Amino acid sequence: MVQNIILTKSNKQINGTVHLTGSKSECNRALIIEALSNGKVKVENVSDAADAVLLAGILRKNGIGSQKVLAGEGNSEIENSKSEIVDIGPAGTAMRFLTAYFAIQDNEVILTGSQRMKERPIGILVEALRKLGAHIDYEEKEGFPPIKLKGSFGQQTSKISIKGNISSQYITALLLIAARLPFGLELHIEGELTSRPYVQMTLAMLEAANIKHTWEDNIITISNQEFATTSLHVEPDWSAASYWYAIAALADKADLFLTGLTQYSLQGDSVITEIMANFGITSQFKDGGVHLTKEAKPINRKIFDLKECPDLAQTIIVVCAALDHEATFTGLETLKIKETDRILALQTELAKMGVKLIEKGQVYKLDCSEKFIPERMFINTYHDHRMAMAFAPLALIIPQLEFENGPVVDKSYPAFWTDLAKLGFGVEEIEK
Ligand SMILES: O=C(O)C1=C[C@@H](OP(=O)(O)O)[C@@H](O)[C@H](O)C1
Ligand SMILES: C=C(OP(=O)(O)O)C(=O)O
Repeated sequence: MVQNIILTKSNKQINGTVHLTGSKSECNRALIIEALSNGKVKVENVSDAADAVLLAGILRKNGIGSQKVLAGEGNSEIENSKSEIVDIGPAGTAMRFLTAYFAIQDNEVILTGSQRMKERPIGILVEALRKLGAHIDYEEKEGFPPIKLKGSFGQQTSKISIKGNISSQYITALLLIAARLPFGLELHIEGELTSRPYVQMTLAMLEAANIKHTWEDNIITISNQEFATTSLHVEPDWSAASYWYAIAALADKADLFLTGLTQYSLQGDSVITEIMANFGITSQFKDGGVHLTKEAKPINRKIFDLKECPDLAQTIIVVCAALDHEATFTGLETLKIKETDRILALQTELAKMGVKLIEKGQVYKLDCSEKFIPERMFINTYHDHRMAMAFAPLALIIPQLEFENGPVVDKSYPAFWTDLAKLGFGVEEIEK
């Protein structure tokens, strides 16, 4: 039985306070650092995001070599194996980070995930880890999970080259284990680097745990080093904040307070403050959080390059569609290998209100010339939390929305629907 959500909003005003959970990205890094530091580093404000809770459970479980850790769909074909089976469900970041983490542990582990996870590429990272000295096999399809990490790591080299334009998570995964490698790591990033702020976040969090690095041109170097005894505090999730910015952008009047967020965040998605300034949203950092207010103003920005903040793409594209702002978007290449093919998902769902997202090579353009406002719109969510959350602000302009699979939001923001209800949205759960 799936729970769908019926979402309504009787007026176009939004005000109130929201306490967002901790950043999934910061938390997943902090948890791996904690595990690699043998407990010297402690994580504060562990996120409620299901992906982070799952990762914490796997890493904090005693004697990981003796018990099965199953979280997602059944993997009967490998359940008979004698290896540890770790099922990471739909958590891409955790999958990539654990691949590097288990590559340097002694025990044998099979790392698997949801059906979609088996379609999300891991070959680039596996190749890099093999060159470093890890023993990894593919259990099903070459280049994709599930993978078997066989232990007995013996470092062969410290110099590795890796493509930068597919996923920054591969780079982060390697950087996280770098200080634990006997000869350290000299990582050469080939070509363009996508999602750069996430790599910067990794290095900043390592730095906070006393792991130093150098980054010259395209080479990041980390020597073998000890973690300090310290704690890492996880800031609220700026990607989650983006949905509140979107709601404010579609409202006539907005006065929101998002607690705990700071202006100089490690999260690249804090750029939402600058992006939403184009839509009349002012962000004021005071009282230990950010205050959002809205003023009506013409939208002048026509091009949005989202290469550094891919998780904001759905939020911004839906806002532009809702406001008939026929903008152009670049930097969306990585969207096709996330929780779903987000380009296709956006195109399919926006078509339900007559909006087209037209692909022209690397550039995407919104066409709102045939847009209409339906009385009711059903939103398919494709196992993607951000499809649900990015389309929810449309409740300010469409009388009734129905979302397939409400709990999909748990991946990064489990309180999403209850927070909407607290701030005056009609939120009804229905069994389907
Ligand atoms: O490192 C991270 O925490 C993340 C990096 C990004 O992925 P890519 O580097 O694959 O774009 C982002 O989309 C993801 O949600 C989280
Ligand atoms: C892409 C995302 O997550 P992951 O890659 O960790 O599954 C996301 O949260 O938008």
